[in-house]
Amino acid sequence: AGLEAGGTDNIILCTDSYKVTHHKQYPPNTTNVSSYFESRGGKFPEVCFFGLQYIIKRWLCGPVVTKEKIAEAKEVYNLHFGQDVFNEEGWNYILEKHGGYLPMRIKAVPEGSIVPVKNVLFTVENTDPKCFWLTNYFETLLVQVWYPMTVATNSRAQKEIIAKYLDETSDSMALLPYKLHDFGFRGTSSVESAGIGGAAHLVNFRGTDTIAGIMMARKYYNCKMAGESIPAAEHSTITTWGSTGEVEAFRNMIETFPNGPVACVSDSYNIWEACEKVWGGELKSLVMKRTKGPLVVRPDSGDPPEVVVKVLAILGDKFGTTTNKKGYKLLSPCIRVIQGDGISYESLGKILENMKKNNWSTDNLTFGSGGALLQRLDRDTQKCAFKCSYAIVNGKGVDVFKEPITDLGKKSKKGKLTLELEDGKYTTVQQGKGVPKKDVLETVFENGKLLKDYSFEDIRKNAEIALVKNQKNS
Ligand SMILES: O=C1OCCC/C1=C\Nc1ccccc1
Repeated sequence: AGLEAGGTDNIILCTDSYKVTHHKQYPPNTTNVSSYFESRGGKFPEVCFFGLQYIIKRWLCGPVVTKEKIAEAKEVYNLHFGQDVFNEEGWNYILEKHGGYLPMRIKAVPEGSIVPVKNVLFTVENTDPKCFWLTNYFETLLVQVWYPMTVATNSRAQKEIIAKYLDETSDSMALLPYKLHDFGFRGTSSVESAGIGGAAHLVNFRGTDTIAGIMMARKYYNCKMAGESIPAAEHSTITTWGSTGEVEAFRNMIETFPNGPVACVSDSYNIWEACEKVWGGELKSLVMKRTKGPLVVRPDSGDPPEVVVKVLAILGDKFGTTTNKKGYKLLSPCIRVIQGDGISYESLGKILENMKKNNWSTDNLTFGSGGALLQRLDRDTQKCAFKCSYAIVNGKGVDVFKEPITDLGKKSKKGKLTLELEDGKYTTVQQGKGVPKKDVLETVFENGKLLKDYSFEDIRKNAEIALVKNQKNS
């Protein structure tokens, strides 16, 4: 259709230009190239592996090489290079010999797995000796797994922080899956990115406004409904009532949505007066009557740690509080707060700590996060790299590696790699020294077919944080 993201559905064109010339650069009689993907380190010491299944299903499965795509690629690359470097023979071979199915094998750690950095996360190799050049042709697409993996990792790290405070200040962890709501759709670089990143957040949480993420989980992870949201105002639905009409706008919200939580952004003019005189004043009796779901007051400006605690203080004064078993204050069940401005891994701990200092339970608050959750990340956040570690040249296996004297942090792994898991600890075994049956890398793709189709439920189980896993066992 040509309307696809990036203007093409032709996988021969889904690569970096220089890779089109690489089939001529390997040693003569190369028959195998084996490469791997890892996080070399970065912001977090372990990663939540997620998103490879999408890339495989979206781009690699089935007879993806066709006569038409070869012709199109030939035309494009001849124009792009101004010379004939395109491997027409190689692609025709895949079409004729393999019916357009990619003669390639991908072995990966199960989706949702939590793996310390500097471990092999997946390997790629050609399955037909004539197609040695294919392995690294797909680096470009496969390395894009950095995005869902890094979103899932960063989102999960926030879950650990919230869980810690919830455990310390609340009597129940039940609402943890709703404590970080995805506000990020508009702040992502495309609808496709929103879908990929939105799904990655849903590995750890259920609260989202990023519908593209819901749809991604439905289409690529067999999950009918991966998350929920609630009726909520935005500034326009409040400010169109006029600055003197805010109370009527608020009244409309709580009368229109009586059957469950409803969120109302309350900082259009004066959040303090909105809490004191409207929610806690003129509309107080209406709020108190809410038994099927709280009114959720939403500040959206000011310094988050201060604003949250001041809003809680006003609402606590107006609606009363109870003290839970952990000795922390809890607002009346008819009212809660959501903070969706300025939330990130770096900032949410400060807010929760300030709440705790003022004796407020984490139960009272939910977070929303947008740009920091889905966009303010890059491939370097977790130093994601794809490198060749093994090849067969002239029938002989060779361990392949780089070891730059200018940055030993970029040193790559050597030989055939396997990933072993012993007593909960991962070890990457190099140079083919691993025990094949101990390898936890699963063959997820082979010769154009998906061999493992992970369910979102299983992925969520794999990714569950320790604090919750331990509680479930207890
Ligand atoms: O502010 C926003 O920016 C952009 C995305 C959605 C959004 C708010 N949504 C919401 C959902 C549930 C409770 C409260 C608010």
